[in-house]
Amino acid sequence: MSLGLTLNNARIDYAGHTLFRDISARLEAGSWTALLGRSGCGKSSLLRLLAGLEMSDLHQLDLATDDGQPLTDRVAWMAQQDLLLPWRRVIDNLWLGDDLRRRPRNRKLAHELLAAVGLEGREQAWPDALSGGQRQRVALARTLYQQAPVVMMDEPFSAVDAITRLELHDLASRLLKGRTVLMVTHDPLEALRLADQLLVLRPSSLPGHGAELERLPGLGAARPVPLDDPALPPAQAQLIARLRDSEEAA
Ligand SMILES: Nc1ncnc2c1ncn2[C@@H]1O[C@H](COP(=O)(O)OP(=O)(O)OP(=O)(O)O)[C@@H](O)[C@H]1O
Repeated sequence: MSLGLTLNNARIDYAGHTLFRDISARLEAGSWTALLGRSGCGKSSLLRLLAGLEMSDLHQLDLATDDGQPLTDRVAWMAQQDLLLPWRRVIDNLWLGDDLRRRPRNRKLAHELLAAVGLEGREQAWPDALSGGQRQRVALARTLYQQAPVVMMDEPFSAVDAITRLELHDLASRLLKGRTVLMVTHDPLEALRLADQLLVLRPSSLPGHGAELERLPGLGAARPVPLDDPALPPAQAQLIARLRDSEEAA
């Protein structure tokens, strides 16, 4: 289910102002990429552009998939807000897409995924009866239910407490193995624990170009990187310094 992506010439303008242009990146099949940068630099816009959701008047992207087929319908989206429909029970939220497209529901997969995210027995609960962390687990199960090879996540774990966030890292890292993931995050620790590569969107040195992407390698091989890995604190300090530099350059 892996699919690599190569993007070139990414550009977005809003109201005559260039947010970024000439942006290129490679997302290796089955790898996890974290997208960081100061607030308002265009991370969510870039994610929407890749997912085919960007609506600005001027936008462009040359996107090549490794199998040469269109990416359409092969991208799952996970947002900061869980976006669960409150009038549908937990399990009904998983197969919302099936119902809208009049496809048969995959009951076995839905039950398996809810069990995998630790919500066995809560299938018939209403979303409002769940904690924020549990709701984000449902959102993760719903993302996985789509069985898309590419997953775009916009600050998916930022609305939960620190411990729940660490638990969700472990869960997401295990369950999303093999998918090509692009995740916007403001959290350097999250980026370093989960990602194989880090992309920092920072002000371009070229006038009129808006932002540019800087690529930084991730840490070691094991994912998620254990919290007590000695490489983590210095890498985190370096990344924070890098992000601060790009903030000051803005
Ligand atoms: N549809 C739109 N129309 C006009 N301007 C927009 C639109 N969407 C985003 N912008 C502007 O583009 C800039 C980048 O927004 P974007 O949400 O992509 O940034 P971001 O890096 O994800 O920010 P944050 O980290 O705060 O979520 C912002 O100045 C925002 O106001």
